[in-house]
Amino acid sequence: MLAIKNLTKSFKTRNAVDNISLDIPDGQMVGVIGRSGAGKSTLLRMINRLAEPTGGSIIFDGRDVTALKGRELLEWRANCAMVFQQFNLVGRLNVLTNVLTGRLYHHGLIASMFQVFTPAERAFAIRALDRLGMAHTALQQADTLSGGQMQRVAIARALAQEPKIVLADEPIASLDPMNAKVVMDALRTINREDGIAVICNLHTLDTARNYCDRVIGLFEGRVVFDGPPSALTEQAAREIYGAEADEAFSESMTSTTLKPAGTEVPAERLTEADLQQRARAELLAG
Ligand SMILES: Nc1ncnc2c1ncn2[C@@H]1O[C@H](COP(=O)(O)OP(=O)(O)OP(=O)(O)O)[C@@H](O)[C@H]1O
Repeated sequence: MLAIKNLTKSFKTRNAVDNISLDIPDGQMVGVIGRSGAGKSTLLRMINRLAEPTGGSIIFDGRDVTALKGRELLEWRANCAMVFQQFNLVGRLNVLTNVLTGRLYHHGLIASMFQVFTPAERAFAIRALDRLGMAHTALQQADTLSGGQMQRVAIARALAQEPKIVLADEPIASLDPMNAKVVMDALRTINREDGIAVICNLHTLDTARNYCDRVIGLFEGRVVFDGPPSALTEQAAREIYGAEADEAFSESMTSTTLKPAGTEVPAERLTEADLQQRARAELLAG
């Protein structure tokens, strides 16, 4: 169980996340919705510790993850796998190696650096790919895949981490409707079959309604809705989306193209290479 208490993240004078408290039980599929800039990514990134909270705490199974350092922090990041909008695969590596990078924490530093993985680990990674219908691409270079295929590989990599939670930050925002459905179906399957909690940032309403047990609506960093999809009335949706409500109602499952101009987020997005380098540096630093 993940317990978020009074979590806040300030950037200069603005609170991107403003005093949020949430309990997420094991195995729940949660959709976080809200207009552009509502604080969805910042919330997820704090859970994974890619962003440091300004205040509050994040407790998982009784441990305050905001206080973790070194190896314990790596263990936490292995426990809560991230899936990103832009997939964050290493394009020049083959699909299997990309999935095996998900074993970094379990595998050990030196072996990972030299990409020496055991047959059992390779079999584990192939099984993860197979669940996503991607085993046939194992030896293909990652940058030759389509966007939808890349996201399925990214989910396989997340599975290779053997996570307790999957955090998906707008995982379908760059995909066409067909691939978006495949990816959301995959997340739902993992959630159902493995009992892994999935917290999924979604720009649009209908995907959250269709796929999630629980919908959390953010507006200007605060929770303005928290309930089952059935309770998400038009009035509640208008409160979440404000002036963008009509767009949110009419958008298809994948569209994120209707963001107002000038709302691009200057967040310090990290690539997988950045994450690995950071993980290794932290390991070496003890
Ligand atoms: N590194 C940063 N520096 C300054 N401001 C930031 C940073 N990251 C986020 N913000 C601001 O915090 C607010 C919340 O951003 P966040 O990316 O969490 O929103 P979001 O709901 O995920 O939006 P989107 O749907 O566009 O991704 C925005 O006003 C954004 O400009």
